[in-house]
Amino acid sequence: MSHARGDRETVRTADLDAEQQYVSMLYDKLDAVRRETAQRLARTLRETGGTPQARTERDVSTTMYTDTLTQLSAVENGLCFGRLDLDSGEDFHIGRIGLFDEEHEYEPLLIDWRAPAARPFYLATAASRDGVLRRRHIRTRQRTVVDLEDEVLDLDAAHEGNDLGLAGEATLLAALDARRTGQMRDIVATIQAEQDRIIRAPMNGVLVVQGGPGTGKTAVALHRAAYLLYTFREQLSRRGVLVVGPNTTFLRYIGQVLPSLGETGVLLSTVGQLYPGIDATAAESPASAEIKGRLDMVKVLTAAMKDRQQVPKDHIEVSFDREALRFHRKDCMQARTRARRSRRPHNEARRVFRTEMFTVLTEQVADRLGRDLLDQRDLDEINTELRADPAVNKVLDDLWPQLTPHEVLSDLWSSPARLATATRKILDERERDLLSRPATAEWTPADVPLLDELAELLGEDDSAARAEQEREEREQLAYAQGVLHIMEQDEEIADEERLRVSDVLDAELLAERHEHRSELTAAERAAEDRTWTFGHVIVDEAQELSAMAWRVLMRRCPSRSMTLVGDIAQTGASGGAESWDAVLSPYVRQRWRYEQLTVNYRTPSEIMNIAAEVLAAMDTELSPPTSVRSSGFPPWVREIADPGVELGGIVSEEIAAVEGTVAVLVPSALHDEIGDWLESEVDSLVLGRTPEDLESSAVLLTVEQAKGLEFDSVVVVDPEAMLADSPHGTNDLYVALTRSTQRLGIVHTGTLPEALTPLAE
Ligand SMILES: Nc1ncnc2c1ncn2[C@@H]1O[C@H](COP(=O)(O)OP(=O)(O)OP(=O)(O)O)[C@@H](O)[C@H]1O
Repeated sequence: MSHARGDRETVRTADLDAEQQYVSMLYDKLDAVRRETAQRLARTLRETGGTPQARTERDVSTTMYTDTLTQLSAVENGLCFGRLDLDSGEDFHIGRIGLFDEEHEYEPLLIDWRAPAARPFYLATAASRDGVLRRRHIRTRQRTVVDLEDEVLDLDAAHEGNDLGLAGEATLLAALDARRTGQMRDIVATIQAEQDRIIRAPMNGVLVVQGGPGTGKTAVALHRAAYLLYTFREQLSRRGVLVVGPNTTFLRYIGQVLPSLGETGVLLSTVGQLYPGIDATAAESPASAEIKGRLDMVKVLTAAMKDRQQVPKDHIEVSFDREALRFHRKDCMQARTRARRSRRPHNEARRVFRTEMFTVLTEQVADRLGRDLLDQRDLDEINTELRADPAVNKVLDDLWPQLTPHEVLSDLWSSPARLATATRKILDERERDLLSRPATAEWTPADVPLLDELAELLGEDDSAARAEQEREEREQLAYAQGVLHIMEQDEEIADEERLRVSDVLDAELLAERHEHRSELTAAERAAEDRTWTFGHVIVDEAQELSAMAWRVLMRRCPSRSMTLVGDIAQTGASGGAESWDAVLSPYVRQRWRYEQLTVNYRTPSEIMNIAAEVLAAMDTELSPPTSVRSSGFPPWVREIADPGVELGGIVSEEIAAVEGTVAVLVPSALHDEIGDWLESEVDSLVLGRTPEDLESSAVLLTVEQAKGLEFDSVVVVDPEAMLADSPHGTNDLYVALTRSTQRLGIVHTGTLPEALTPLAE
């Protein structure tokens, strides 16, 4: 070992020791804050009685302390991950939360990564130092500092710098090389400059983030949610932040990122979950989903609603007061016209229709009794009697019924006659057949925007939902009282030792309580309320959304404070986006901002080279992102004669060769058949049926299911069939090839798609 090297190692050990001391001090501080918060919570829970206002305040404090405790435990891993040394001689540490020294004028001990002071940690480069002399990445395992990476930002470094301008390259590569687990991790310690600019972009207006596969769009979107909540907490905690993802498997995959950053108040939802009370997951053909996503559906639904506003062919007769009472076509038409002209939603205009009808019917009865003998009081009485008459009400309900979105849509799909009327001149016979289905069928994700649209057209009677909410609030109160009761019974509660025991009790009770509590956060309340409008909406895989789905999201965000991340080249849904402009111009015209991400952090260059050939085969101007690293594993191709016999062995071999997760990606048309072959032959492989299946080390998925996910190894089966599977077959193949972080294999029987032929040579 040379002398110089020996010196460096000594410095390094000394540095490690110094950082360890500092980091240990931060953990002590974290423990102290936790203890203090737990004690405050225990005290609040012990308080009883008081005025309603005092009780409300107590409730608010309980929520606050519980949330703080949740946040404090979320930041345990990687509490501190960086340090900046400035020209001024100052230095400070950066971490997941801010910690302060109360005894020394609240001097910062740890700067929250979202605070403006932390920004140079992500942005400073040798060429643009922003007062930074040295950036240090601190890697920890549990509470131990295991490694340091220093970047001295001087001009020499500017010349040597890596091509992609990466910050903390060694730390970044270590993070990227780590095995995947089926759960996405946060990237707070290694956010790169192009990502940071997007994360901290101004909140207002629509921001579109276009980026190829693996460029960190999802990661950026989630860190942006955390950043916005930190920076605009007042504003956003009231209205909440909505994050929309393509399916529940994806939501499970990303579900831990925000909690690990200490944020729990964000509503994660698929489009199929955006209508309160419904979790639409039933399958349907891409062709019918595409039709349901067309903008023309607004016309269809309006026609379906109008079709429920009937008038008799000639007249309807009922007996009232032992005489015949007639509902004449002309009168009904007039009442209907007036009701429609009120421009109110159907269920509200119904009142106009009924008022009109009761007026004419009252006249009819009055004429029969002798108009001249009656005064206004008599007329009012007749009107009241008519309103109470069941037979009269039955006719009026038939002519202009109170309707729910569920009824209208279910009747529309299940009645060929209704469907024909509502889609006349809009859909052809074949398209109608695609939509037709039994009334008992479950809702599909594409139905949800239509239900939402109908709710707008019909106007809602939300009294049932409100009653349910009040019931829940009463339950929560009863629950809280139960907790207080238990705490009161514990006479020694004030004792330090006992407090720790009761902390355990609290933890269990509060976890349960928190479930109820969280329903009271803005995000959870929003989930129960269809008309809720969010402070900010983030859409991931935004290219997949249909025109009808965009209408729902725009209704949920009238302020148009939105971040939309996606990749036009990965559009899989028929009816998904062909261009961002086409999606957005109906809502904001040209007033949206566009950012691009260009570096691929997931897919190694060996794989990306081949994926780039597939991208080139698409009719797009997009260029492939540049891979940050290579894996050393060239993609392999195997041609087989009989997949039923050979595929099991190949997949088993790959699973044995890989440390980490393996995904077998198949065309959806072949999913069941291949699933049958593999299920019996490959023990460790699960057929991805539920979101939890992602946690298994090997999983079989369609491309649609794999969207947004990543695995250590991917085996793509029958790429030619993938191309033929949908109108966006090339996009699907591109998505499939780019899911891997290390290894890629391709198994085929017939021809290989042209873009992949270089692999077979
Ligand atoms: N700055 C970073 N530091 C560490 N890891 C990163 C960074 N940026 C991205 N990654 C990792 O790269 C992978 C890809 O990121 P992500 O899934 O967000 O990409 P994406 O653009 O949404 O991809 P796709 O469009 O293919 O779904 C993830 O494992 C993510 O954690």
